[in-house]
Amino acid sequence: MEVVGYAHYLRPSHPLSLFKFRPTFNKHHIKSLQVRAIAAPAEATVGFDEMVSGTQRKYYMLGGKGGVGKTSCAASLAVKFANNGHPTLVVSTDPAHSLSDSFAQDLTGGTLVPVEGPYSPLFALELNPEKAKEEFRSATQISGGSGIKDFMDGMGLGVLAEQLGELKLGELLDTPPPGLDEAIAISKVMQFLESQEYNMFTRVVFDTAPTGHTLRLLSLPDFLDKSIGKILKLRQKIASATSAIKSVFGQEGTPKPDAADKLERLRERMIKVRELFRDTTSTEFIIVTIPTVMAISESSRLCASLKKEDVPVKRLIANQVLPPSASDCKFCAMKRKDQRRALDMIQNDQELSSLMLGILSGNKEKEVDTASANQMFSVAFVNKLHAWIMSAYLLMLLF
Ligand SMILES: Nc1ncnc2c1ncn2[C@@H]1O[C@H](COP(=O)(O)OP(=O)(O)OP(=O)(O)O)[C@@H](O)[C@H]1O
Repeated sequence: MEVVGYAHYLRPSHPLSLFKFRPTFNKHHIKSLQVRAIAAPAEATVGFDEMVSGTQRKYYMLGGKGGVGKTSCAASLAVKFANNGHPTLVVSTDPAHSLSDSFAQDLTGGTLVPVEGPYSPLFALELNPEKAKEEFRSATQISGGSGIKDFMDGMGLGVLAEQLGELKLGELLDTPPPGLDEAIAISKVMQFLESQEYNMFTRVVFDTAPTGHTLRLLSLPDFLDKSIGKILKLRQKIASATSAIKSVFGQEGTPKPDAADKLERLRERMIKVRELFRDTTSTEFIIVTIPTVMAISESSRLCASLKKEDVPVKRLIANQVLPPSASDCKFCAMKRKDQRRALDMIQNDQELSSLMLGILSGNKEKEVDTASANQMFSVAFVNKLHAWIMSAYLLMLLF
C-alpha cells in the first residue's frame, strides 16, 4: 500500500483551530493560512503531485460517513490547490453545510464567494439543497396547479393520468427522489463553469453529503433519465392522438410546453452529472474515513458501490489518526491500539487495500506558524479525544 500525504485545516472558529483571524491577501497572513500538511515530507509529495499536475480541469469529490472530516479535507485540499497555482472552486453540496465555518466567511448566498488568502484565486460555494428541490418541484408543477394531475394535463396527457398511476410517476413528481438535491447542485456548478466568467477554474473540489446520500445520488441520474425519458417519450407518442380526441370533443388546447422543456433540461443535466461522475480523465472520488472499525467497514462498502457505478476512486484519507507521541495516558494507548487495528483492516480489505492511503493526524504538521501553537494543538486534540472516549464509555454504562 502506498502512503500519501494530504493537508489538514481546521475551521477558524473551531475550538482547536490555530487560525483565529480572518485571512487577508497580506503576504504575512498568506503564509499563516497555508494548509498544514500532516504527513512526513516524503509522503507528502506522493499523490498530491499527481493531483496538482496539468492544467486541464479536474474534479475531486470528497465523500464518506457523516462527521469524518469531509468538509475539513475539502477545504484543505482546495487551499492547497490554490496555493499550487490552480484557480480553484470548492463547493459544498452537503445539506448540512459547514464550509462557511471552515473559511470563516458567509458562503450561504448560493453564489461564488472569493476566499481570501491563497496565492491563486479560490472561490467557495454552498448550494442550498432546499432551493434545488424547489426548482424540481416547480419543474413538475404547472403555474398555480400542483401534483401529477395538473402536470399530466399540462403535458396534454390528462386522459392518461390514471393509467400512468401504476408507473409510480406520481411519486417521482410529487416527492423528489433522495439525492436529487445534490445532483441538481452539481449540475448547477457545471452550469456556472460553462459561463465565461467562471471557466478559469482548473480544480473543482466537491464536499459531498454523507455516504448514503451520495450513493443514492449515484444511481439517481440513471433512474431520472429513465423516468423522465419515459414520460417524454410517452408524451411524444400520444400527444397527437390526445389532441385529436380533444379536438373531437371541442377541448383542444395547446399543451403547455414549459413543463416538458423543464423536464427535458433537467434530464439533460442529470445525464451530464452522470457522465462527470464516471469520467476517469477528469474526475476522482476521494473517500474520507476515520480509523474505527465501523467507519472502515462503511468506507469499504462505499468503495465497492463506487466501483460498481464505474466512478473512479483511487485515494482514501484516514483522518483523525492519533499521533504516536502525543500522550502516554491509558486512554490514548487504548485508542491508538483500536486505531491501529482499524488501519490494519484497510490493508486487508479487498476494496480499500488497492487505494492510495493518506493519513491525517493532529500534530505532524509542517506549516504551522509556531512550535508552541503546534504543541497546543496536540494537547487540545488529545483532550478532545479524552472527552469523546469518556462520553462513549459513559453511554455504554448507561445503556
Ligand atoms: N484531523 C482533525 N483533527 C481534529 N478535528 C477534526 C479533524 N478533522 C475534522 N475535525 C473536526 O471534526 C468535526 C467534523 O468535521 P467536518 O465538518 O469536516 O466533517 P464532515 O465529514 O464534513 O461532517 P458532516 O458529515 O457533518 O458534513 C469538525 O468539528 C472538525 O473541525
